[in-house]
Amino acid sequence: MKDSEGWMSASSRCQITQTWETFLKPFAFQPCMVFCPPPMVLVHYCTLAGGFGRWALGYWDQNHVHFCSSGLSGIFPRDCRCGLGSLQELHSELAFPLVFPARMSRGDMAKPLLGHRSMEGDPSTTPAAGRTIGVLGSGDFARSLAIRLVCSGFKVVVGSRNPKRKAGLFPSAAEVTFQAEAVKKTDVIFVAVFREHYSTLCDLADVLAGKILVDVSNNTEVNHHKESNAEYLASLFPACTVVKGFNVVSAWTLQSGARDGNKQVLICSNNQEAKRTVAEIAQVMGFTPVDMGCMSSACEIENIPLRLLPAWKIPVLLALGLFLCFFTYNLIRQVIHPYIREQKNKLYKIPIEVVNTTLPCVAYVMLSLVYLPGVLAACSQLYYGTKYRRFPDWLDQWLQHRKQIGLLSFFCAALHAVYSLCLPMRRSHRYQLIETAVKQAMEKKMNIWVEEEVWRMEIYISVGIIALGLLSLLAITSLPSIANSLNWREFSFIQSTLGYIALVISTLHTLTYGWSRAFDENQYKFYLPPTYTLTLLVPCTVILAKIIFILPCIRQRLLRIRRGWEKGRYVKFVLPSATGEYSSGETSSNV
Ligand SMILES: NC(=O)C1=CN([C@@H]2O[C@H](COP(=O)(O)OP(=O)(O)OC[C@H]3O[C@@H](n4cnc5c(N)ncnc54)[C@H](OP(=O)(O)O)[C@@H]3O)[C@@H](O)[C@H]2O)C=CC1
Ligand SMILES: [Fe+3]
Repeated sequence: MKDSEGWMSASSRCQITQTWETFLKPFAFQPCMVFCPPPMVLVHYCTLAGGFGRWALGYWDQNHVHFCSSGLSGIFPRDCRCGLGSLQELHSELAFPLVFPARMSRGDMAKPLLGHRSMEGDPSTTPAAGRTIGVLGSGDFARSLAIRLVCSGFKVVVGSRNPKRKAGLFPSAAEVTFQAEAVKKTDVIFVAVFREHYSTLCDLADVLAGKILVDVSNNTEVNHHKESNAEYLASLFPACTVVKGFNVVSAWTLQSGARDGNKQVLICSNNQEAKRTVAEIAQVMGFTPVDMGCMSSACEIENIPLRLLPAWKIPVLLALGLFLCFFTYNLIRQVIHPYIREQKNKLYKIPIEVVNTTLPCVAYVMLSLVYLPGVLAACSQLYYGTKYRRFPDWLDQWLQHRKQIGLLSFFCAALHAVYSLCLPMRRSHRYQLIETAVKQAMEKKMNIWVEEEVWRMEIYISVGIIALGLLSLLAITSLPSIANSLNWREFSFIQSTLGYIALVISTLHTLTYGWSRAFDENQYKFYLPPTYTLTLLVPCTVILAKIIFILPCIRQRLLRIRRGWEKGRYVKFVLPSATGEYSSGETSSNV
């Protein structure tokens, strides 16, 4: 498996990537790095939520990985089939079976063997520049591709079924000819034809033999076909090397240039050399090629342009659900109750007042839901006394969606602020003001100043503004471009510490709004308590839990767990003996 210069040949690596990806997929893990000083292996993987990731330690017998920690058996099958890469520097560190990765310094970290690597280099020095590129098809994509290729200094030859009719559509520098003619003139051919028409290209199989075919096609539905378009193309032309790529860029992006569009081009193939050639072409065109591994990734790449904000689905549904619940509750209290009890028509309240009492409830509860999964995760770690136990799927999912939940909370809070500013603009508000003034004049009331009410309102608005300011800060720092400019400590300070402060200030805002209404029995409409008392439930629980976690005894234990300490448990491991057989043993890992 090893080659002369590295630890593994390209094809072995490719197979391994494939095996690992297939193996880890059902667990919803993203393989991140795999180190392997044989026979020891150290696997670092992280959940899709990101974070620091988790480690697994095991032995490799060329075919199988035997994991040492019994705690990991829930995560990995004990005898999972895979081969791994290696990292020589770690070899000495791992001579003893139970060396924990926490001891590693940053310098020990190798370049990830797995994961999505950028393939950037210097475009001007790549051998791709200036070569002839073929394009099969003369549609929108083919035309945009030809324009960009010509602009990037390539010679372009377009293969069409009807070159005479199509020639006028292409730049004059591009040659438009019959498909077979075009294919003969180049080694790299972009197949800008729909999958349904691939079979019509079979007549060209002989001239295409030995050439690189770039499959740029997309589907109309996610996982539309059993095999990806690229795999299908490869099956039709076994004598060609197929590379999947460029499908994530639109014809428009190609025409307008990489600067105005999505710069990344995701590439995969079973042939490293062909992949490199296509990556170089992408680079010369001004795109950033991203190596997505073997052909087995083609399906995933083809699904990417079809996804519609996948990470937002659950948070948006959650926000809508909460909005609906609170809206109905407020509607009953503010509109239905006065109608039934006093025959008063308060329907005018629905578009602004009811919405404006609903929005802060959603914003506030959503903000607490950003921090609740962290609290639950900490509780789980404290209960089981380890961080090496996988969280339940729902908690993992929840942790992954915190950013979107937080942004939706900010969105609702911002809307609440705008609605509140607009309240005095309403005609109903003006009538009410005049009505009150007339009433007071008739009752000959001169002093209407209520000190308590004045203070309540001042504090309420002030903390509301501060809370909105902090939420804006949290939202801005969650943008990738800003988040990337922060180091881990800064990011965690803003997102965690300032986030909790925002939650506390929002709680003050809610409490000053409610004031003593919870103790006023007139506020209980149909025995329903004021809405704000309901919204306080989850946020106060989260704040209380956070206070408990700050207590020194709990905090110390949590810190130790997060540094790899585990509650006294026996760890099973398997050692290879000199004869190549395995001997097993048990040891206490109360590290
Ligand atoms: N448009 C876009 O923004 C993007 C398109 N793609 C992919 O690029 C490919 C081409 O898309 P697009 O250019 O928009 O499609 P078009 O319909 O505009 O072009 C398809 C071309 O396929 C050629 N073709 C070859 N054989 C056949 C056949 N038997 N029947 C019909 N046409 C045939 C035709 O050229 P001729 O008549 O000269 O032979 C035709 O112009 C698709 O696979 C698509 O998924 C990927 C990303 C973005
Ligand atoms: Fe408010």
